[in-house]
Amino acid sequence: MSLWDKFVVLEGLDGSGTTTQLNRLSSYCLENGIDSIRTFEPSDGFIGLAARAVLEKREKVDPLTLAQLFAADRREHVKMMKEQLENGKWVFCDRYLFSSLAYQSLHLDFETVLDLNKEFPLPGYCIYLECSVETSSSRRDKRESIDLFEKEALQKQVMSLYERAFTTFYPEGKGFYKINGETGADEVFQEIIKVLNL
Ligand SMILES: Nc1ncnc2c1ncn2[C@@H]1O[C@H](COP(=O)(O)OP(=O)(O)OP(=O)(O)O)[C@@H](O)[C@H]1O
Ligand SMILES: Cc1cn([C@H]2C[C@H](O)[C@@H](COP(=O)(O)O)O2)c(=O)[nH]c1=O
Repeated sequence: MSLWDKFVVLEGLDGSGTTTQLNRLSSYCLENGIDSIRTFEPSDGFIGLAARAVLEKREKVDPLTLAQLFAADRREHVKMMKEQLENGKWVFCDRYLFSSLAYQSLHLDFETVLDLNKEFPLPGYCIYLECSVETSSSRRDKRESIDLFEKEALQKQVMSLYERAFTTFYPEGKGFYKINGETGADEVFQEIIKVLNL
């Protein structure tokens, strides 16, 4: 048993459905008396908010500065998540270090991003909602504004960088789960519940 066994990370392209599934997991736990918290990265701490300002194009910084902001936000966020795990809760997190590898490596060496993230604990479950660039893009169509990385051409590269991140962290596959994110939200949720044995 490891402290991080009940730490669950959801990853995927923008629009793949991670927020939808995070909310469902949280409601499911509430209804079934399972102690849990839902959280996300970038966090709503002040460093996370600075990263969010760059994502929303209100501020502009060098790609390395942005990668460092995500890592600094994560360092603080991990402390909060650790406390919750120590209290016996499940921690469900929308995005984690795999997002840094997939997105910041668009503009930096993969190894540089890896180095910034090498000390963070791995989750008990890393769940990737696999979704095509076309599907995730059409799900984003209703949004009013386009964030920094939400262009189709970039999302294609993000997809292959995700693959590289997962083979780096999970060479044997243990702890990594790829779920078909193209099916309906209910079906995706049932798959997640099955994986977590909840
Ligand atoms: N499995 C699904 N099938 C159809 N539509 C879905 C599915 N999952 C989510 N959606 C819809 O797609 C849109 C994007 O979903 P959501 O916000 O969960 O994506 P996301 O991965 O969190 O995106 P981002 O990372 O950009 O915030 C929402 O309108 C949501 O209702
Ligand atoms: C944690 C993290 C996130 N990002 C990117 C990925 C997405 O484009 C946005 C977050 O959007 P969401 O709607 O809140 O999911 O930020 C990143 O580039 N690097 C990271 O480490």
